[in-house]
Formats: sequence, structure tokens, C-alpha cells
Amino acid sequence: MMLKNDLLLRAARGEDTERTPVWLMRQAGRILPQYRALRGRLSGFKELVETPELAAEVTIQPVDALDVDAAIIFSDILVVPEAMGLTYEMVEARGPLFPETIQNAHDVARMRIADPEEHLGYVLEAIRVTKRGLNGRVPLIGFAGAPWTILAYMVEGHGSKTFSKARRLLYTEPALAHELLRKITATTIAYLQAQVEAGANLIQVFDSWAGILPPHHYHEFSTRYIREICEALPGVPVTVFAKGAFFAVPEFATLPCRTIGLDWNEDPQTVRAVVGESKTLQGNLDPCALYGTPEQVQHATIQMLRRFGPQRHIANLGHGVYPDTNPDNVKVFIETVKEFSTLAREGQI
Ligand SMILES: Cc1c2[nH]c(c1CCC(=O)O)Cc1[nH]c(c(CCC(=O)O)c1C)Cc1[nH]c(c(CCC(=O)O)c1C)Cc1[nH]c(c(C)c1CCC(=O)O)C2
Repeated sequence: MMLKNDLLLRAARGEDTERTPVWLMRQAGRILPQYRALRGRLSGFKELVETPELAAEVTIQPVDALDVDAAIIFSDILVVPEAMGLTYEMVEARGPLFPETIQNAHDVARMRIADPEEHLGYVLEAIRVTKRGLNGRVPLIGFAGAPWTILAYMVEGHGSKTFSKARRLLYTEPALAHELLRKITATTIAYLQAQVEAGANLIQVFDSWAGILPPHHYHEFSTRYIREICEALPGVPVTVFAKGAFFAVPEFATLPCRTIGLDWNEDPQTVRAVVGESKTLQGNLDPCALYGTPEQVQHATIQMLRRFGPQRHIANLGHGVYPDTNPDNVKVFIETVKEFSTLAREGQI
């Protein structure tokens, strides 16, 4: 089906666009009252993720409510470890928990390379239902966690400031870590290819815990697997978002991906100077900028747009929007991107 709004895809491919496309990480859920109302009627997060009609409804909510230029499928990166054999629980107000974790060679051997239709069919069906519901209004983004970030949860068992159990494994049992990373990578590649087949127009890889590794470990245990994922998706626009990995930007410039996501610690002009003109950059307003007055939000957004320049930019936050953000300020952010980037191209400002 032809897309009515394909700004995101054209910007990712490096084509000139009449304005800068905009969406927000974690736009589905959390901040929208209509999400909270639906979520309140359900037993929990997993029911929502595993019921394709409901996941599709929540995916489309921000397109209706915020007028963003893309939808992102409502799911979680932790569906991948579950498909491999490690069930997760979502503890209300605390986050994910794995009752069993990966500790030794026996545990790694027990993990299977998942079959997307068999073990993640509910996500693929949610993508198909979402595509019908979107009816070509905007592109749909599919996603997965980067293998390193997935390993971190599988070994640690829950969120952590340091992920010291996961980092310890890289020193004490590097071969075992690689074996697990290979299985996660194989599962992720098949899963992302299936997402594209189901209708995802662009793929984002989230390496949320990139920033806790030293650069040499990041190169050895993360970038090489991200590279394999990018290589397995030829022709698909891929965005690599690695939080805290400013040290890896020179290497990201060599990845066969279209877009590099920046967190708010990164300076767009510095990154641009390193990667050159061959990549699109995404980001990177500090989510805390959305706590200001509407005028302050507008000011911060315009400053961010100026740092990126008009082309080869996808406007976004530097990480997911915080749950207590006023949706009206999110709208100011989105409208400012649309208006200012249009005027900038017309030479009016
Ligand atoms: C709290 C949490 C969850 N899952 C996870 C956490 C973080 C735990 C920690 O701090 O260590 C793990 C997770 N899930 C996702 C990521 C990668 C993106 C990131 O760094 O934020 C990570 C690190 C993607 C996601 N996780 C989710 C999406 C889809 C929603 C969207 O992007 O709009 C994505 C891309 C949805 C999700 N996932 C979760 C909830 C409650 C929701 C729905 C509403 C909300 O955002 O609060 C649970």
C-alpha cells in the first residue's frame, strides 16, 4: 500500500524532505490518558502486548492524538528472551523481572533460537492488524533490543544501574557470552525479517545499555552483532540507537544502517562531523525539556533543530518520553518541529 505520509522513510534514505519528520520514543503508552484507560481494564502489560487487536489500538493512539509522522509497534524488547525460553514478568511500577536467569553454560545451552511465527506470532499479527488500521497514514516502525542489551537482562534478571553481573560475564566467560550473543542475534535477525514481512517499514535497534561498557568491550560484544543484524536486512532502513555510546560513533558510521539515533548527551554537529553526510541522524531533545512552559519547549526544540540542520534529520527525544510529561507539551514539541522546519526550508527564518 502507498503511504500517504512517507517523510520518515525519505529522510532515512537521505532524500530531501519538505519538513523534518517527528516521532517520540515511547510515544505509545505512558503519557496518553486513552492508553491508561485501556490499560486499567486489563490484567497487565503482557495481556496488552500479547493481544494483537489491543496492541494495534495502542500503537495507533499517538498517531490520532499527537499527529506524529510514524507509529512504533507496541511491544517490548523482552519478548525476545521469552521466545528463547526465558519467561519475563512485568512487575507493576517496578519493571521487568526474569524469575530464572542465565548463569552458566547449561543455561545458555537451554536457550533456543526462536521461530518468529511460532514464538512471536502475536507481535507479527499485531503488526498486520496495525497496518490495516493505519491504512497508509504513516510508516510503522518495528524494533528489537540489541543483543548486548538483551544479554544484560537475561543475565541480570531485572533492570540495574550497573548490570554488574552481565558485565562480569564478559570478563570471566567471554566465550560463553559470545555463544549467548550468537543465539540472541540469530533470533533477532529472523524476528526482524518477519516484522518487515508482516509490514514494518523501518526497523530500530535499541541498545539501551550501550553506555555501561568500556569501548573495547562494546566493539567486541555489541557492535559486531548489530552489524550482523543490519547486514541481514538489506534494503530495509535501519536505525541504531545506542544510549550512551558516544565513543562508538566512528564505528557506527561504518555500519550498513541508514540512521543513527543520538541521546541528549551527544552534540549533533560533532556527530555529523564524524559520520559525514551518508547517514541520517535522529534525536535528541532532552526529555526533561518537555517539563518547561510551552514557550520554553518551543525554544528548546528550535535550538535542537538548528543544531541538526534541515536535512537528514528525524526529530525525536534523546530517549523515551517520561511518564509524567504533559501531553500538551509533547504537542508543542511536535508542532514546533513541523512549523519551524518548514519555514527554515522556505528561507523564512
Ligand atoms: C519499564 C520497562 C519495561 N520494559 C523495559 C523497561 C525498562 C526497565 C529498566 O529500566 O531496566 C525494557 C525496555 N523496553 C524497551 C527498551 C528499549 C528502549 C528504552 O531504552 O527505553 C527497554 C530497555 C522498548 C519498549 N518498551 C515499550 C515500547 C513500546 C512503546 C513505545 O515505544 O511507544 C518499547 C519500544 C513498552 C513498555 N515497556 C514497559 C512498559 C511498562 C511499556 C508500556 C508503557 C511505557 O512505555 O511505560 C516495561
